[in-house]
Amino acid sequence: MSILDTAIDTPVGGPSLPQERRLVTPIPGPESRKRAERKAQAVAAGVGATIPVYTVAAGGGVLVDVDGNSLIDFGSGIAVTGVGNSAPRVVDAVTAQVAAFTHTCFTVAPYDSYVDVAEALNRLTPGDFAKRSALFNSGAEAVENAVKIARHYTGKQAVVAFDHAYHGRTNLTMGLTAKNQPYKNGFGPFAPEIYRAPLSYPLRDGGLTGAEAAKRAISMIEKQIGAANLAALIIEPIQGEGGFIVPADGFLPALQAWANANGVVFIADEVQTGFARTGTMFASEQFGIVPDLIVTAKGIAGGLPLSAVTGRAEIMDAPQVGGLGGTYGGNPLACVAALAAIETYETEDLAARARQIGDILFEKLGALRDADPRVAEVRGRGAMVAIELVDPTTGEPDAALTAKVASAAHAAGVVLLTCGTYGNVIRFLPPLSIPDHLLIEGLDVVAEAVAGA
Ligand SMILES: Cc1ncc(COP(=O)(O)O)c(CNCCCC(=O)O)c1O
Repeated sequence: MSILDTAIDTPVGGPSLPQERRLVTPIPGPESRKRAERKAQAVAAGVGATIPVYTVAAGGGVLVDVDGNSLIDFGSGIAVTGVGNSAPRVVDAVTAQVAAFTHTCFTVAPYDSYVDVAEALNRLTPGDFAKRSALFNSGAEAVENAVKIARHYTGKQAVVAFDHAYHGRTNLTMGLTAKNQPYKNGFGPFAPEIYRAPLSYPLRDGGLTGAEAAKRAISMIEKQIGAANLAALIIEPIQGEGGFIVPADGFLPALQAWANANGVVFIADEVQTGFARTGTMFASEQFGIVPDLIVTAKGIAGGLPLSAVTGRAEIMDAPQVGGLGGTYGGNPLACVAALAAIETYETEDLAARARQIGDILFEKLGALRDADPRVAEVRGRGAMVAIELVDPTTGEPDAALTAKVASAAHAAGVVLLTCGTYGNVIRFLPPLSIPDHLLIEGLDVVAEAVAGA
């Protein structure tokens, strides 16, 4: 069976879907289980599935599966569908574009929408200096290119990433990523000239101030690498896969100041934090940093694959003509989707909505923390919030508890994601289109799952 066989009776996605949690079968249901059997015979085993329900429609704050279940979405496809699944402006823009032309390769025959997206990124990203952008497909591809550009501009090779970092699954970005399982194990050797510095992790670094943590990182960099050899420093303002780690105040500005003073390109990886997710268009704005280069993806195009490097014109223009590109980078469907998504973020002030969602997340999860010592911390910004689960007697990470809670939430019809180097962080990434009643209902489900675990 293919999707075309079900297209006739497939519900229409978008915000018009009934905004309810509705379970008509166990999760996953029988139709999803059939598809999981087909998947096992057709798809490489390394391609996993957090919650193996097969989606037929999505919108607002729900996913609808092939069995007719409606699940509350706390994942947004890993922080992608900020504007909502099948957001109306995105659907209209892509529908029109797909009928006009689907692909020319921008570096063969260009088109307006790529330039329109670059102009929007240059306007929206932090920094009141001349900027340029280059568009790609995935976050990892954009990170790769940010490093390429920084190396070309500085003529230096070393790159520093941080403990608990995640930057992608390509060879270079695996080298920048910290966690071995499942991202790196067995896939080496990794690219040379990548170094790892200690992060500000307030819950686990003994309460260092931002300045103290930055001094520790800079000392390591200067002693083990040397600024004269260092092309770039790359960091997520709030670490995503590493556990939604919010650095202590002052950490990021101190790192940027050192980088700026030492001819090191400061790269902010905002693939997961970008596009209103944290309550401002970019998280950098909240931490007092203005990156030389900023990497964006995920929330940029409402679910279409698009990523970008945006930054200081003198840096971005350093590579030779033809040095940046790729077949699909900034393809027309993704570009018009991005323009529609950006219009939606701005017109509907979704950054403000993310802050409202954050208020509810912190209120409900804070009550959970106050009631249960296994919840060590509630942290994050806006609609990017997480709880870290520990053994209350030792403070050690409790990955088993985390897995139990997530599994119970899935069975109760809530799509919930975990993360963290130690596998002990539950993250909340609802679409910014989720209505309050569903957000609250989903949080109540999670609270029950924690209580019952
Ligand atoms: C900060 C940050 N930089 C880069 C990336 C990589 O973006 P791609 O679009 O997945 O390549 C991410 C992607 N994070 C989710 C990946 C999940 C998975 O692969 O199982 C990120 O969060």
